[in-house]
Amino acid sequence: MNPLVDEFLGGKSGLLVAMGPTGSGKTHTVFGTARNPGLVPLTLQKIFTAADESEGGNQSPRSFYLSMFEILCEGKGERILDLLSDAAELALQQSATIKGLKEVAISSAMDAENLVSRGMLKRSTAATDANSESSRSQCIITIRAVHKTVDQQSEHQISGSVLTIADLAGAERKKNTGNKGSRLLESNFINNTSMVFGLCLRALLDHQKNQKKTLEKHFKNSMLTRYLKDYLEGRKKMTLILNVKPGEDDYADTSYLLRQASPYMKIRYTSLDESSDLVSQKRTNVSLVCQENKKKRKVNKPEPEVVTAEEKELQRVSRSEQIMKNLFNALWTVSKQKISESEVAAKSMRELLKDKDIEILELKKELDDLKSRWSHVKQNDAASIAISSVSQTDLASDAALDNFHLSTELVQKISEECTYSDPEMSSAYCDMTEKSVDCDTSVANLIDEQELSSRYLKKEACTPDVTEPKCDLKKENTEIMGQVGNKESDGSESSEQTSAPDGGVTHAPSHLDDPSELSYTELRIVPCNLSAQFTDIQVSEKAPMEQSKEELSSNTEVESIQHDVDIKEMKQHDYQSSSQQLNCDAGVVSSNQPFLELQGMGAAHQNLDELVPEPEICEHTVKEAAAEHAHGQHVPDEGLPQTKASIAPTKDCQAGGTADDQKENLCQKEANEDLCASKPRENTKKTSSRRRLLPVASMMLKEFTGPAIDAADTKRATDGGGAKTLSGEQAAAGRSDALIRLLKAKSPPMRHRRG
Ligand SMILES: Nc1ncnc2c1ncn2[C@@H]1O[C@H](COP(=O)(O)OP(=O)(O)OP(=O)(O)O)[C@@H](O)[C@H]1O
Repeated sequence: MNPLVDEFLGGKSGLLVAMGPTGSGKTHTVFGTARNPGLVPLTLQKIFTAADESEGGNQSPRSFYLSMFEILCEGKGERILDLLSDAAELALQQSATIKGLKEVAISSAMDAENLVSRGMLKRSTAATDANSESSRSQCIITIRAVHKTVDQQSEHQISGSVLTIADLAGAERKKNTGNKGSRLLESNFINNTSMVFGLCLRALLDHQKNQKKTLEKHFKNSMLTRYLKDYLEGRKKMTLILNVKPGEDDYADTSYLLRQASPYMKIRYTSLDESSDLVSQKRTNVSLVCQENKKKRKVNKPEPEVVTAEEKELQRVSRSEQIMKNLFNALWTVSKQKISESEVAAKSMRELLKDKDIEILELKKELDDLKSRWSHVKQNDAASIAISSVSQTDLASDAALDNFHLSTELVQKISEECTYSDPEMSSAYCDMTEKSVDCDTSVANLIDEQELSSRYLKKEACTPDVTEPKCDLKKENTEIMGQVGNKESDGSESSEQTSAPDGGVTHAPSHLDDPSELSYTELRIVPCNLSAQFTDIQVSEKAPMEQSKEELSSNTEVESIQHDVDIKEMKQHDYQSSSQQLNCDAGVVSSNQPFLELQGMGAAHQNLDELVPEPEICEHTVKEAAAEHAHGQHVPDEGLPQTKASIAPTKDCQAGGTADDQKENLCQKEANEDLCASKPRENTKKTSSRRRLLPVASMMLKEFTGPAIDAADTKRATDGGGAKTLSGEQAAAGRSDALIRLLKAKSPPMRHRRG
């Protein structure tokens, strides 16, 4: 009991409970006797002894209040009885306070003991078989200490501790007590209260062992446990005193109590509810005040409950406010982040829009520049087309000059060849006038030009001309046709001259004699070369960057050239109609080869095999004509149709021919062999170009030594004075005169050509 008294004096509440079976000395232990005082008188003495010591030590004065009541059985229920007052009705409130309980202030231990003694007189006891003065109720004595430091009149300023001492009625066995009737009911009540009290302690112990296990509220089952609720829930310190009987018969009860109560020793009071202490102190103070001032017997309502509700409400409100505040803060932070992100996105979008606007402006500027450039390019293209046409004209003039130089060189070569082929005639031929030389050179020039054109065609066949191959072929074809016709006209002209009926050198009527025609033939060579040059220029000088302009200019040029060619073709149409006849009839086979080559270039190759005659056969055909002149065969002067007839067997010879034709061919071969006998064998093995030139030279020589000249000489001799025979010098002089006449007859076109 000393620890509890010390804590009580220190301001902490405590409970002392004596428990045990009936007759075990609980009442004797708590109250004792005058000789052997029990715990209560000893506590009172200690308290007041300590109080006296505290007052002497300049500590704050304290007052003590004593209350004593009992809980007894009333019928099937319980009731509280104030042992210090005559109050009829006391009620246990929910706050573990007893309404109407009297608290008596004690100033000394003696006064307090007197009060307790008087209260013991009122306690209900009864004699049973086990105890003559067996307690039939639960007796509770409370001592409340009150500090008087602030204001003694103020009830709310009272504070202190409560020391509670409870003497429980011991469990009774029916066989031991022999109670019957009401006593048996009291025994049941006593046993039930002891059992509930034990259950509350067991539940508290289990709860302290396992915090997850809820604390069972067994205290509701009895008024005593309800009143001692704070202690049974572990908020205040409690001390148990176990009273047992030392008798042999009490072994079972003693054993049961010790087994039951021994685990309670593990119960620990971790927290003490000071508020409950305050309430208890307040209640005690109120009771004391009521005792002192009988006029103010008011039982104050338990304020702690109201405060607790308000606090709960405040806590609930504060908790909801806190929740709402936290939610608001979270929403605010999220919205802030969203707003900042949207602002950043808006800034980036504005920058992008600015950049796009700048790009659009730059693109517009570039588009305007391109439009202006395009307009300039269109104007420049028109100007470049005009300039290219002018440059093409310059190129044509340059090509004409080159062609003229080539022609001059070729004429010189032909003259040398003729000199080499016929040394006898070379001296006379070299003595000829310039005009007579022009005649030969013109013919040779045409032939060589023809060869050049064929070379160009071969080059073009090897050099791919993407732009206008057909145009060039047409031009070449047209040109060579004209050349052939021109050359054939020369041949036919010679044949016609030899077949003059008057025996003199006559010029057959032919459109080739027209200077304009000759010039036309020569001029047509220029575009041929130009086309080749132009093709080379296009292939070599074409650049990727200027391709569009060049295409425009080249197309324009090609169109212009094509237009010229068409015009020329139209102009030449009549000429070709006749020249083609001459081409076949005149027997100038040397011109057929390039022509057939052209056909082979433009047409299918199988036609080339059929159309191209063997060079020897063509050569024989030419030699045949020369042999006829050489042997003085009479060629009827029937014009071009007769010439056709003379060539017809040649065609038949190519195809096989009849027996008569074969005989004629044999004769022609013999004549050609005679003609070629004077030539060195090496010349026959020369290139085809030299072979083609031989018949022309032979034809010219034949003209000079032909029967027409002889006839003219004979006629002149006859007319001269009866000289039957002429000397060799005279014959040669006559031939020279005839030759001069022949050349004079041919001279005008040549002069015109050179001019
Ligand atoms: N220590 C003791 N010395 C002398 N006598 C004692 C002692 N303890 C108990 N007694 C006597 O035993 C008797 C019974 O004691 P007490 O009344 O105290 O029992 P109890 O436990 O209170 O019983 P109940 O529960 O029935 O009230 C009394 O007459 C008492 O005088």
